[in-house]
Amino acid sequence: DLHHQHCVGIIGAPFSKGQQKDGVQKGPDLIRAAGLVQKLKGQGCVVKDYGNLSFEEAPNDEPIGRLKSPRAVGRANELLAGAVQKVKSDGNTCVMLGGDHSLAIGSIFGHAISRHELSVLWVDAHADINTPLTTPTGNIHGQPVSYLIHEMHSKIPIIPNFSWLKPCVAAKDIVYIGLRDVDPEEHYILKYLGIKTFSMTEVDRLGIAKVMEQTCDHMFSKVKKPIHLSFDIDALDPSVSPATGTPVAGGLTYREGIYITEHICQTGLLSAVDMVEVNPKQGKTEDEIKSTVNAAVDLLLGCFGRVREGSHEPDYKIPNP
Ligand SMILES: N[C@@H](CSCCS(N)(=O)=O)C(=O)O
Ligand SMILES: [Mn+2]
Ligand SMILES: [Mn+2]
Repeated sequence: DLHHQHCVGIIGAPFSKGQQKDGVQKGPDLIRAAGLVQKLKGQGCVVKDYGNLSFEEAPNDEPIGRLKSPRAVGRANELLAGAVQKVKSDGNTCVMLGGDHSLAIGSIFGHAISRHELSVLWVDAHADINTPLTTPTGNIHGQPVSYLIHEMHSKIPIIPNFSWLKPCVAAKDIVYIGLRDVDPEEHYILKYLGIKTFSMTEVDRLGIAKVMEQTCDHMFSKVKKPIHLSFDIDALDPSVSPATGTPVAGGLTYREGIYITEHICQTGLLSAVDMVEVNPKQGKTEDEIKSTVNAAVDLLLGCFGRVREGSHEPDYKIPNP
């Protein structure tokens, strides 16, 4: 019955201007080509593919201070926010396929419009919480979280094509897992705001089961809110997902990544998931690209009910001769 099946809406966001490395815009179609839709349907999901957004060029998109491609990033996220709202209004759990992590700005904003209070689980080697004034690179894929949280509003300057955006998440409603490459300024911001973080040190110390238990305790400490999972494929160890723009040694194992998505699935609260930063041009071999794309697919299958112990139809009977 439809009421207990996962209803999934997929949006492709082939966008790369939040960073400098070409290729990440190919992520959506690579993940589809690896069979995401068919595999989700094969595990009983009802799936609607809304296709890829098309992002026009932003003319004369000169840097503003250090910020690179600000107008393109602002416009792309405005479009994405509207598309996510539509998927949510159709009653689906939203799957946003990136594209670089600056797309979380539009994905989370669009989600927050339709589901007022959200918990955000940010799985990433990086904190992505630089502001336009702290960023060491000017790449907006290293900044999305600072644009989204209420407590950082006064630290974000007015940026062309971002006038549609308002902060929509409270610092207490964000949890990080996988951190291992955090800038000093970001570290200060995380501590100053008291944001809950499980760096790779905590993953090693506690083990992933305890990390997920404490993550859920934190997210559900007050009211249970819909969960937005923003999964940067570079959270996984480069031995698993090398085809990404900013790989960092000492990441999550494939098993830890799958455990995270299995656990989030069983809360029944997953409302949107981003799968970002898959970049085929950063893979040295075809196998590196395949390993990265297959991990992204398997993580998403874990979000929507696949469990490693296996499963069977409720009415299955062993055939008689
Ligand atoms: N902290 C650095 C690197 S951020 C890496 C962005 S991502 N989305 O995690 O790959 C910066 O701000 O540019
Ligand atoms: Mn990252
Ligand atoms: Mn990221």
